[in-house]
Order: sequence, then C-alpha cells, then structure tokens
Amino acid sequence: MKSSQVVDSSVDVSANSQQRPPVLRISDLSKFYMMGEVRVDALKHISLEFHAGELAVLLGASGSGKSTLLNIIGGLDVPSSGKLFFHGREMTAATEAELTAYRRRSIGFVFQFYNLISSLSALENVQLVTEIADNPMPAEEALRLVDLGHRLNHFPAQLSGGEQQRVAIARAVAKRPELLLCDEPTGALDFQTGKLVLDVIEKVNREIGTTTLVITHNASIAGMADRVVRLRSGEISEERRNLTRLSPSELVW
Ligand SMILES: Nc1ncnc2c1ncn2[C@@H]1O[C@H](COP(=O)(O)OP(=O)(O)OP(=O)(O)O)[C@@H](O)[C@H]1O
Repeated sequence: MKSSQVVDSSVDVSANSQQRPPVLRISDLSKFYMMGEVRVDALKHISLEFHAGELAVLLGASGSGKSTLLNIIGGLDVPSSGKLFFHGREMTAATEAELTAYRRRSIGFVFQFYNLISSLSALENVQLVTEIADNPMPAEEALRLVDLGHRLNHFPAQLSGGEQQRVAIARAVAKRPELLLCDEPTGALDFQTGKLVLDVIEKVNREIGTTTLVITHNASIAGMADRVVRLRSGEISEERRNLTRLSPSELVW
C-alpha cells in the first residue's frame, strides 16, 4: 500500500457478523458546483455502503445528483468534501496515478449511449479493453455472456441499440471489474429492448458476482435490485432492501 493511501479503520464489522466489510463506503460526501455567483449543491452529506455482489439501484429525478454520485464512485470526479473508501483504501486521498489504476482495473462503466467505435467489430471493440487489462476474460467469452456470441463480427451499425448496449456491457465486464457502474443503461432503449439489457446486467451480477450499481429515473427498475437508494435534491430520501429480486422480465413500465 502506498503512503498516500489512508486505511479506513472505522468499518464496523461487528454490527453484522454475517457481513464482510463493504467493497465501497461513502462517508459524508458532498459536491457543489459554482455557476458564476450561484452555488449548486449536487450532493449533500451522502453516506452509503455497498457490499460484494450486491445489485443496487439508485433512483432519482433528473438533477437529483445520480450521475454526480456515480462519477465520484467511479473516480471520474472528486467530491467537494467527504470520503470514498474502496476496500478500506481512501480513494479521495489517492494520487492521480492511483485513481487511474482504480478506474482501469476495478471499474466497469456503462453509459446511456454506448460509445462503441464504429469502424471496429463487436469483438474488436471488446478486445480494445482485453488487450490492456491485467487478467481479462477472452473477448469472445464476454460477448457470449451478454448473449452476443453470434454477432462477434458485426459492426455497430449492423447491430440494434440493445445489441450495441450489450457490446458495451461486454466491454465493461471483460476486464473483470469489481464494480460495474451503469448510468441510465436503458435510457435510449424501448421497453422490451431495455429489459433485455437489464437481463444481461442481472446475469453478470449473478454469474460473476460483480457488485453492480444501476442509476435510473425509472422507479420500475428498482424491483430487480437487492437494495434501492433514492436521491432527491442531492440527499438520500429513501433506502430500502428488497426481500426478493424480480427478474427484469417481470418488470413493467
Ligand atoms: N459540471 C457541472 N456544473 C454545474 N452544475 C452541474 C454540473 N454537473 C451537474 N450539475 C448540477 O448538479 C445537479 C445534479 O446533477 P446530476 O447530473 O448529478 O443529476 P442526475 O440525477 O444524474 O440528473 P439526470 O437524470 O438528468 O442525468 C444538477 O442540478 C445539475 O445541474
């Protein structure tokens, strides 16, 4: 461990002996932006924990702070105050190089728009990541995991929106990240296609055990989660655990 990394010694495992320390711990995290003279408080005193293998849905209306929170968790942005711990290491005290390594090794991102390279096939888009990752799964295996084993050589323009999003998910999980962060993954898709994409996210979480955070403004998606966190105006307005997870095919919106 490097000297600049601070160990979180306050994780209370005794509170629940069944539960291991969280993968991710957010402590009193706030983020504001200055727009000229006007201060916009995007996140206010957020404290949360996420455990290994958990599938969490972060709900909230537009502007409630979801993307800001996900970007900070993923090391794309930094908070104004508060701390983020990953396996007890304080990422908010990490150097740029350590944050880059964190993003590269530990985080898989899926965004609303798929960001595929149009001149590369599905397989080549995933290989871009597997070629630089430490311990990746073969790109073909990642594409089979998202049920696209029959589309390896298709270019993005030859794939539907849902299929392109599944390539993006394969690309995100091929490096075997510990955390899969999905920002409105079904936002650009119709109902049926969106459910197929959620099926794939659920399958990755179940089969590989990747801790998964899905942010959405669509409250119906909450049914597939182990835990639901709702944000309102930058604050947690509700946090609940689902007794059973619904399969995405059972969701209705
Ligand atoms: N770079 C920025 N500069 C100034 N204000 C910002 C910036 N990014 C976000 N905000 C503001 O912070 C608040 C939270 O934004 P955020 O994008 O996190 O919300 P969101 O819940 O993800 O919304 P959406 O569902 O519309 O994406 C909003 O008021 C937004 O306008």
